[in-house]
Amino acid sequence: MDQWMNYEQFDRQTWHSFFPTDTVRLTQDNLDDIKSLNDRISIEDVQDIYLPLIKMIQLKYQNYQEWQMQKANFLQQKVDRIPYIIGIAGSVAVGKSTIARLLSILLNRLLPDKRVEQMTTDGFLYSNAELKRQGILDRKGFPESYDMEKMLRFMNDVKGGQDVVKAPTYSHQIYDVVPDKPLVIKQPDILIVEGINTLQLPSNQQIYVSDYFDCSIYVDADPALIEQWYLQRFGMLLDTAFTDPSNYYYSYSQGPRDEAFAMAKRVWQQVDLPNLNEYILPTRNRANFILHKTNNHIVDRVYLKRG
Ligand SMILES: Nc1ncnc2c1ncn2[C@@H]1O[C@H](COP(=O)(O)OP(=O)(O)O)[C@@H](O)[C@H]1O
Ligand SMILES: CC(C)(COP(=O)(O)O)[C@@H](O)C(=O)NCCC(=O)O
Repeated sequence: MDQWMNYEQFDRQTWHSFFPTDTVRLTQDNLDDIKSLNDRISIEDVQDIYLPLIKMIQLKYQNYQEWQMQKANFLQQKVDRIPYIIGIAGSVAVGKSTIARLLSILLNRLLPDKRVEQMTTDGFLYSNAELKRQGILDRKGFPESYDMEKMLRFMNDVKGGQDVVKAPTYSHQIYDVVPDKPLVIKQPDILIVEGINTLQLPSNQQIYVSDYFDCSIYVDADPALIEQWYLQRFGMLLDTAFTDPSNYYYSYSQGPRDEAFAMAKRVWQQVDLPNLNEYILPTRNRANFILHKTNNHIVDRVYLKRG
């Protein structure tokens, strides 16, 4: 069966033509924010791909607000501010968190009076100590390595309109969850949730995380390219670890670089790639939008779910 039959496919040029560059001029501050987020992000990509995407998300958000109002009127309730949730899924190192931050900058540009927050599901991983206790440290990132119940409770609290909701956080530097530094989320209008497991179906729960999403995006690319990005990020982690003994990668940064990279390559091949093939890629067709990346993270195709 054609795996794309449920999607409309657009090449770069066509996608850009729906929302030409001069429709919204990015300010110098926006450009500075984007460059400080990641100076390798292509501004052309921002204009050709991400601005039309954010415009479509804005249209979906307007519909959502309208529906919230109609529903409250019909049920004779007051209109509560319930956050609009955008989920971003895809492989380890495909660029989810970079896109989440980029989308927040662009949403702030288009909707300056709305509060936009973002978070990652990495914080819902069990701690390394707990993974070790369960004998699954080498399964980090696989479905069983997350506290899905906690994550579902979190999503439920956000969608239940709770004023303040706390999310656990994760640090790539210490390679572990950070116990005492929760992210405090206070009544956002829009919450962007990124993570490899955002579109997964938990085996032992009736409710899915994606039940709480109002819009979802899957970031797709050839695994051979993602491996390169994974290794590039590993190189950057090594560089920052060099002077910091508390960093997980410190010992690797002190030894021969080729051995450190050989280790990272093994981890990609034995952990992250199988996870992509078995558990992440099969969730791709649940997304409203699929962004297909090619060399240098450039998006060459956008898929939009029909309906
Ligand atoms: N659009 C982009 N242009 C250039 N580099 C990027 C882009 N998006 C991500 N990267 C780089 O790719 C690597 C993985 O990105 P990251 O956002 O950390 O991925 P994820 O959150 O999916 O694990 C990082 O080194 C990041 O700097
Ligand atoms: C914490 C993660 C599961 C999440 O990945 P992310 O999407 O943030 O890159 C991943 O970075 C990870 O640690 N995977 C386990 C194997 C490895 O060390 O790459």
